[in-house]
Amino acid sequence: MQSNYSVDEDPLSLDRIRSILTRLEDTIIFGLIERAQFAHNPKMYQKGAFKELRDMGFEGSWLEWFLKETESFHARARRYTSPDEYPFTPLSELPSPVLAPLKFKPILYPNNVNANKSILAFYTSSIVPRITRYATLKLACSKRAKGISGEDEFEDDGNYGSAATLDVEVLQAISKRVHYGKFVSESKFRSAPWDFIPHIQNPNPAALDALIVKPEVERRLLLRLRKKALNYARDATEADQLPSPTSPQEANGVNGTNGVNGVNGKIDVDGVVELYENYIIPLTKEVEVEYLLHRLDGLSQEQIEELAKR
Ligand SMILES: C=C(O[C@@H]1C=C(C(=O)O)C=C[C@H]1O)C(=O)O
Repeated sequence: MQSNYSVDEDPLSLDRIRSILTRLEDTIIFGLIERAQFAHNPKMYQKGAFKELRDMGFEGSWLEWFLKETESFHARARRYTSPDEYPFTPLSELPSPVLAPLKFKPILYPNNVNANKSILAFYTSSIVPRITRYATLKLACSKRAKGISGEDEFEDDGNYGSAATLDVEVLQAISKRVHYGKFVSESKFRSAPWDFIPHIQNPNPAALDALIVKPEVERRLLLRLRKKALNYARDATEADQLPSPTSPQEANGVNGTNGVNGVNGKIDVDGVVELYENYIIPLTKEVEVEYLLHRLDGLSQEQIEELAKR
């Protein structure tokens, strides 16, 4: 996917930015479908749970170790040098690139807005358990059938490497999506700086939020997301064999469910929609507001007045 730092057309066109957000929906949905094939494996997200990592001097979780190792290689390959990519590992812990840094034209105003800690927290505590619920329950059934009962029944299929690989892909896509809120804010600011400046000079997050929120855009997004999740979760062949829905409930997913990993569903459709409604969209708007609150940092009164005239 093109970075906003490598395009010919206007990088701050709101339509173009929204088309990137729309494409990231596909990346996130397909990543969640793949992760949902494995059990929850909660041990992966518990700090210090692996003796092997502690013996190497790493006290974090399996996923945090996986992120650090992955992002270290990516950093050496010159990722995270453009201001629209944010590693989960602190930049100070990542190695320098082996290539000379690329020169990026300044688009965003210099800022330190970073929501990755919140993204990692909600993804591991709320999203992973929900989207892997079907695989986890299926695993427990198969373990009981083999005479395994009690704590060993649940939640762990041992696929820590495969599951973490998919977690990293989804986390990077969610991070990119949430932090694209900065481009949205810069675009909206430049189109009407006089609307925003008073609420930045006298910090008023609620007023800035009211300026950036577009309820109709959000409503259409959630409808589109549900359709995508329902369709992407069905195998094309199975979809061909599906009888035509006889009720709105059935049309909504397998057996009147929401496509929760039913015979033809591979993902909790409601879970995908709620991921956006409860986490991704609110966090994106928080990034937008936080970015705007610092949009005038370091500017003189004359520079601000000049901005207001545009
Ligand atoms: C991203 C935008 O800003 C806000 C955040 C949105 C989102 O996170 O999907 C959608 C509309 C706005 O409320 C936008 O205007 O496109």
